[in-house]
Amino acid sequence: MVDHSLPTKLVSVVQHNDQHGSSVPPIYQSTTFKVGSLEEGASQAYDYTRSGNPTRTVVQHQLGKLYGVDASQVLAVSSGMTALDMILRGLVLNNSAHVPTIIAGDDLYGGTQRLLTHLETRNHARVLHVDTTNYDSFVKLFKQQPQVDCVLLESPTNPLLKVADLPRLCKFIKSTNPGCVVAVDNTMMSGMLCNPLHFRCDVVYESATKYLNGHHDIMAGAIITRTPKIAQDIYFIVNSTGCGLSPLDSWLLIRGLKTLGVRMYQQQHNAMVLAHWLENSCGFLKKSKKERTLTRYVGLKSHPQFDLHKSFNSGPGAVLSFETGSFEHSRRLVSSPKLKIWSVTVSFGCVNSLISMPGKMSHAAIDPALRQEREFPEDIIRLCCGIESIADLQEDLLEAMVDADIVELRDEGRIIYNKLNGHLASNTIGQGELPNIYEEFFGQNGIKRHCLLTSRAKL
Ligand SMILES: Cc1ncc(COP(=O)(O)O)c(C=O)c1O
Ligand SMILES: N[C@@H](CCSC[C@H](N)C(=O)O)C(=O)O
Repeated sequence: MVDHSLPTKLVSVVQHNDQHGSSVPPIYQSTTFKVGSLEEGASQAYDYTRSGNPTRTVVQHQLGKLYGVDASQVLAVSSGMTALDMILRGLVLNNSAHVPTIIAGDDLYGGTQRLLTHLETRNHARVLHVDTTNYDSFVKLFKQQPQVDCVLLESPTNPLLKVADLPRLCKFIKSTNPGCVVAVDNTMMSGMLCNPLHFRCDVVYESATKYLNGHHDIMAGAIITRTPKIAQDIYFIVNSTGCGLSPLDSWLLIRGLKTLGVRMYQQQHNAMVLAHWLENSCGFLKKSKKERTLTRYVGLKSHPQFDLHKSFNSGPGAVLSFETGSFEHSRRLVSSPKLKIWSVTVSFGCVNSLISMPGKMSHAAIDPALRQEREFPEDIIRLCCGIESIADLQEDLLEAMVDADIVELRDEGRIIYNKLNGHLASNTIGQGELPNIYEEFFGQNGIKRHCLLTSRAKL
């Protein structure tokens, strides 16, 4: 049988038994379901929407396709943070015999940091942070602990875009301590570009609010587990607390998932062009003290972990960030009235392009002292590319950079002069350069492969 590629699988929604054969699954906006007979009551598929709902079941099937697993290994919940909360409560915090030890990265999404700090300060868990993108540091810390109950991984990190070697880390953890729960936050890649279950982690979750839905009109979380048993343990808490995804939001997520392939294709294309343009033509190339470029994107050859990222992901995604070198100039850029397309908004993975200053927005929940300790660049600007025309996105950003006094246009706009670091470059990316950009990531057959990006199995 032909194994269709992911975009094809997500477009078709066949796991619903509508009596009228509707093309689109119905929204079962019903709290309760009649009991056929008292004998059957207990074994009926649905009785109460907190416990299960047919529309939620359909979205769980679709999410299962994304990760190549059965729907019995999937749970759709009310947000990405809920997903993490359910995983921790269902698999890690459920042992009253001791306070569990959790190891997590040191460049975490602000909300994740907030939840872990909450657990730590109430002595519900001992939380250790380490640079998970440095394999040796991670192994050293892991081995120093008498017992590690859970490792939380994320790659690339948000917003510094550092890459954790997920296959190697999972292999090390599982071979050292098979009982340690390995959870991966896959929001930055989505199941379209990376499937951490292939590396034998126990559970993957995503903020489905982002790429999976893609339209900024729902909050949702997806939990995908290695075995049905793991899903059952988490389901117990989901059912007990009532955070399963609502029927309407499940339906919207089913719809959003249908276009994940084309959205990711276009968003990623825009991110690739923009990252090269920022680095080469806008002067955000200059090496900082730490010998890294000021434009951070895992699809750029200058990214220190470009090859590592490429080795286990099928694309670089649509989030990039860059540092101007000056907090004040970054602030002026993000506040510029010239930004007409780029919306100053948190979140990513949406059809609209978003610009933000993580230190003031998505990562403001992290104590400023902790951000400083972790050398979080306060001038960092995050760009989350949408599906708009790339030429419009470039022009909009350029006008705002001029307005913020970061760059100056010379020679009728043909030359960009970066006033902050004196870099001089030509404004546009020539059409001839585009195939090279793709080839860098996708290999010789660059564009063709980029078009097939969604078909992990075939890459
Ligand atoms: C990497 C990452 N994980 C998890 C979350 C939490 O997801 P949600 O906002 O859907 O709760 C977010 C953003 O909010 C995120 O950026
Ligand atoms: N005020 C919110 C901030 C949400 S940030 C959303 C997203 N993860 C991002 O990285 O932009 C909060 O306090 O959580």
